[in-house]
Amino acid sequence: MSIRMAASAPLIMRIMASSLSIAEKAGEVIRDIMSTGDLNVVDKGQKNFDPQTEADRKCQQIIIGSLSKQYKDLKIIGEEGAEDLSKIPQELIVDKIDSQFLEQYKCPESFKDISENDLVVWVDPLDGTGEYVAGFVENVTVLIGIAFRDTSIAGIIHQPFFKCATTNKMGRTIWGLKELGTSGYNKKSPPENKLILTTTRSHSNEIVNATIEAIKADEVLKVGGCGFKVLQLLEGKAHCYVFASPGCKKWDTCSPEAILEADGGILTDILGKHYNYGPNVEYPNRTGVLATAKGIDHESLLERIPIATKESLIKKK
Ligand SMILES: Nc1ncnc2c1ncn2[C@@H]1O[C@H](COP(=O)(O)OS(=O)(=O)O)[C@@H](OP(=O)(O)O)[C@H]1O
Ligand SMILES: [Mg+2]
Ligand SMILES: [Mg+2]
Ligand SMILES: [Mg+2]
Repeated sequence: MSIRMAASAPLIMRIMASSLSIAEKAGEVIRDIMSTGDLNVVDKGQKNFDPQTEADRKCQQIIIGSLSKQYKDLKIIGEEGAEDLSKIPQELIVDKIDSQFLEQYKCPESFKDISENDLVVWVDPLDGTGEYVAGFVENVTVLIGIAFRDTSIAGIIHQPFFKCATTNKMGRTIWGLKELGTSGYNKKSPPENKLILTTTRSHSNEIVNATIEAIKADEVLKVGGCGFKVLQLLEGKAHCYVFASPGCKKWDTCSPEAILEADGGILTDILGKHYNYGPNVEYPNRTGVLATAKGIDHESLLERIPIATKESLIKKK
C-alpha cells in the first residue's frame, strides 16, 4: 500500500495500524531491558510499593512520542504521567504503520468520520510491572486503548514474552475494534459445566476474597495485569475476571474492554456499569472490575456479588 493510500484510510484505522507497529517496538524494548538484567526500578507509590522500571518509562515515551508525532491533536493519557515531547529521543519514534492491517480490514461505518478531537488514547506502557520485576514475564502486556467520546471502542494488547510454538518468534499483538472484530489470539470458549474465575495475583484483601468466595467458582486463576487477565477470557482459560477493589485505572481497562467486547464479552465495574473514558475523567476505576467471556451471563454473575461488596466500593468513592 502506498503512503498516499494509507493516508486516505479512516482515522481510527490509521491510529490502530500505527499502534500495532508502535506496540511491537515497545515489546522489543521490554525484552531488551529485561535481558540487560538491570530494570532500574524506582518506587512511585505514595502509600504502597508501586514499581516503575526503565521499560515503563521508555515504552511510554515510544508510544506517546510516536502517536503524537503522527496525530497532533490526539489526546493521549499514559500511566507514567505527562511527557515532554521535546525530550523524547528521536530513536524512540516509530514512523511505521501496519499497512497489511489497512489493506485487510474495512472501517465500520459508524467510525468513518471520527476526528482526532473525538478520541482519547489510554496508554499503559507496561501492564504487570510487579510481575515483570518478579519474573512472571508472561503476564506482562503493552496496552493501547482508544475511546470515542466516553466509550472504549478499540484496543491493542501486545504480549512481549509470548513465544510462538511453531516459529519460536517472541511477542504477539492482539487487537479489537467494535463492530469490526478481533485478531491475534487463539479464540476459544471456556469449558462448559465449570466456572473458572481469574483475579489478582498480588492485591487481595478481605473484600476481594469474600467476593470471590461468593461467586462459588470451581477454580481461581491468580495472575497479574488487566491485559493478561482479559487474555484468559479471550482464550477460554477463564469465564470471568473479578476484582472487587479500587486499584485498576482507565489505562488498564480501556484496551482490554474494547477487545473483549468486540469479541462478544463484557467488561464493567462491579455494579454492572461501563466506565467512562472521556478526556476529563478521573483515572481510578474505583468500583472494581467484572468481566465475562463471550457467551457467559454477565447479569447472573453480577447478582452473585454480595451487596456488602457493592456498598463498600460505593462508600470508598
Ligand atoms: N491502590 C491499589 N489497591 C489495590 N490494588 C491496586 C492498587 N493500585 C494498583 N492495584 C492493582 O495492582 C496491579 C498492578 O497495577 P497496575 O496495572 O496499575 O500497574 S502496572 O500497569 O503493572 O504498572 C493491578 O491489579 P492486578 O494486576 O490484578 O494485581 C491493580 O489493580
Ligand atoms: Mg496496568
Ligand atoms: Mg503499567
Ligand atoms: Mg505501574
